Amino acid sequence: MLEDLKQQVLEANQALPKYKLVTFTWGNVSGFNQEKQLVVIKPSGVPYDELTIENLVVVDLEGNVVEGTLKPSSDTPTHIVLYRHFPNIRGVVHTHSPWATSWAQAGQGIPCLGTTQGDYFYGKVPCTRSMTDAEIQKDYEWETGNVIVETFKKQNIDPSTIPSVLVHSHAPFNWGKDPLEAVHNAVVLEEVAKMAYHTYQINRDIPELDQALLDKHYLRKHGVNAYYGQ
Ligand SMILES: O=C(CO)[C@@H](O)[C@H](O)COP(=O)(O)O
Repeated sequence: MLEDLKQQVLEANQALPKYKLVTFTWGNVSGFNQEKQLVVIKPSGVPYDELTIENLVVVDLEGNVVEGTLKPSSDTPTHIVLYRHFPNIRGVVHTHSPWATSWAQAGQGIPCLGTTQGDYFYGKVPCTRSMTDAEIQKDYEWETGNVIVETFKKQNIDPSTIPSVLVHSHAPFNWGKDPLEAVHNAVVLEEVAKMAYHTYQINRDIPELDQALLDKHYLRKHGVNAYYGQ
């Protein structure tokens, strides 16, 4: 059951150290099967080089383990909330990649200061509000997902145009049409987080990208008349 998705999730998790998005096991990738309403995710605390198809965990949208003998990632509820609320996403990745995590710890979204970010994110990557003590103490990982969804709703952001978020004081979550695209977006987020930091070091007064330039770069790749690539 779900063999293709399991293979994608395995490869996506194994890509995290390859792209230097994680230290130790500070990250996790899942994939979602819409038809079966099931999530495949890495087991909690298992090093990436010990992951196998067999030790991945399958959960339903209530978080119940339906396949696997190990405990699922500790962040599984957050992944589930995103699958429940963000339509058409089929892959979610959470890392503690250092540059994006630094912006999250500072409680600041990543401003769109250049076309590199504009090619992938249709503007600023938002940061959530900090969580309340009540949210932290009860159902923390579920509430982490809820504060992400709340952020996109309150700021009227379409999650398909900005497939990333910074969780205040914590770290980024990214998503995509499949697990590998989610990881691709996580790599780009880490790069633009580093670029934005250095841009502000050079010129703190630089405004965000001009709308016309943002439209050109984002829509030439993602718009209805996209022409980027083959
Ligand atoms: O956010 C965190 C820790 O703060 C997690 O990303 C862990 O670092 C990875 O947890 P598992 O997926 O191994 O349970």
